[in-house]
Amino acid sequence: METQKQKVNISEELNDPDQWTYYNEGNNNIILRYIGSNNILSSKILRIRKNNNVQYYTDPTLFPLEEYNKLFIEKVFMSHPILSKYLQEFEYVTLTQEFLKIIDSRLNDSKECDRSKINSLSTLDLSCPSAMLATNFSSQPEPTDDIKLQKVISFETKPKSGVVEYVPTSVKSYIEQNESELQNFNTKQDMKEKFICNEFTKYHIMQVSRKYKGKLNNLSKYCPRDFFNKESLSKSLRDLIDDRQIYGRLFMNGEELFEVEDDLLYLISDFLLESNIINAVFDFQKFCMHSMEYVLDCYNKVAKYLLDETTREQHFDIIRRIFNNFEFAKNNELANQQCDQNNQEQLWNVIIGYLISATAKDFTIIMRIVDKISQEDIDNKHQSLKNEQILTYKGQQYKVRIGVIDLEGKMYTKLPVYMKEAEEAYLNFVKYQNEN
Ligand SMILES: O=P(O)(O)O[C@@H]1[C@@H](OP(=O)(O)O)[C@H](OP(=O)(O)O)[C@H](O)[C@H](OP(=O)(O)O)[C@H]1OP(=O)(O)O
Ligand SMILES: Nc1ncnc2c1ncn2[C@@H]1O[C@H](COP(=O)(O)OP(=O)(O)OP(=O)(O)O)[C@@H](O)[C@H]1O
Repeated sequence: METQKQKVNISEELNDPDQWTYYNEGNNNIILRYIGSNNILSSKILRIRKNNNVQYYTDPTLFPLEEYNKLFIEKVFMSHPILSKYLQEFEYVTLTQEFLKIIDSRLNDSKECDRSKINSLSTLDLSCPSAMLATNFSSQPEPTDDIKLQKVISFETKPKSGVVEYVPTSVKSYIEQNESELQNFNTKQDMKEKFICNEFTKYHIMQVSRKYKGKLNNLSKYCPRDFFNKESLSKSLRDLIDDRQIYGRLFMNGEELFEVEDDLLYLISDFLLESNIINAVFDFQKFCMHSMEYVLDCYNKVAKYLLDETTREQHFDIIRRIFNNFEFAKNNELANQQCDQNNQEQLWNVIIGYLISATAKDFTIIMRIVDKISQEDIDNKHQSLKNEQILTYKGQQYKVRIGVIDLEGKMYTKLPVYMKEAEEAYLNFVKYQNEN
């Protein structure tokens, strides 16, 4: 049991800016790594919200965000026997204004942190004192790692959607209505047929769309369907790393690796397969197989009720009920039903089911591997972190931490945005094929 004194100390260390260093960031959060000596905080990172999305967080039709994420994690993802083992362990902590302000000013100082690889350089949301304290999966050595003897390897991948995604009807109509302008596209028979029959991955469509917009130089060789197939997993890892995009990155003792021997890829594939994490992610990606258009129609039926305070609360209660009674098999069936368009509960079952899939299509799997582990590590494995295990490859034992990060449930208000983005991307694909 933690004593009151320990808690006070943690709160002090937690809010001590000198104990934290900038590590990385995504569009929505800044990640700090702990560099102090407190045992409870070592092997932790802090994930703090950025200020670029304040408008989104204050939308009154949103279900309360922290409750929503808690429901997603505790009721949905924890209901899966495999995924529950690998969910990033975290707790929400409260940070002081002073701490946030100091970190914020450091983020603006290029000498203190290099943020050159990041698209949106926004800084912290000072109005949000709540942050996530979570397990560290980076390859930066921790106090118990001896980097003169050991290698700390970290592999991070966002495998994206491995399931069928549908060409929007509006894009199919565009092709039919513009036959003569799309002559070049129409002559590429095999490609056109594959496209119309939904055989391309959304990932490939997005890549081509980015290239069409001039935001990408080289199309990726990676295909998410290879990742979700054990026969082609190691090939997909090679493609991910060769691509040098953000979807697959490998680090050793804090440095990114670009030249990777096959054996290291086999070791990573082996651990991914042994842990069963890929199948678990896939179970959630295919949770709802309705097209986005169908789900958007369902959402449009309920969206108007969210504008009014009283009916909104009734709908929030339906959402709560669905999450609180969540059972994987039962909800999987409900999420794929053709629902009665007047039945609010059925509509929400489909919408929430789709959002579960959408969340899993944006998961990041992250794996931290330490080689040449000591007998002490092996003997202490029962005391290790939740996500940590000892795995064997070619007779050698490794300490392996596997986690799934980016667990925030996608919100229903994004459905119209998703639809617009998909229409734009699929249309760009057609235009690109026509012009090249
Ligand atoms: O739509 P996609 O497939 O491009 O995915 C977006 C991601 O793009 P990428 O993985 O780089 O292709 C995008 O990733 P990046 O910020 O580009 O790394 C986000 O994860 C985004 O999620 P959210 O809207 O911020 O919750 C992701 O958006 P949604 O999952 O909300 O659609
Ligand atoms: N627990 C962790 N351990 C190690 N590295 C982490 C951890 N959490 C996040 N990171 C690093 O920080 C990066 C950004 O984190 P995260 O994906 O949580 O941010 P985000 O803003 O939510 O991203 P997005 O742009 O997808 O919304 C990750 O790609 C990863 O490299």
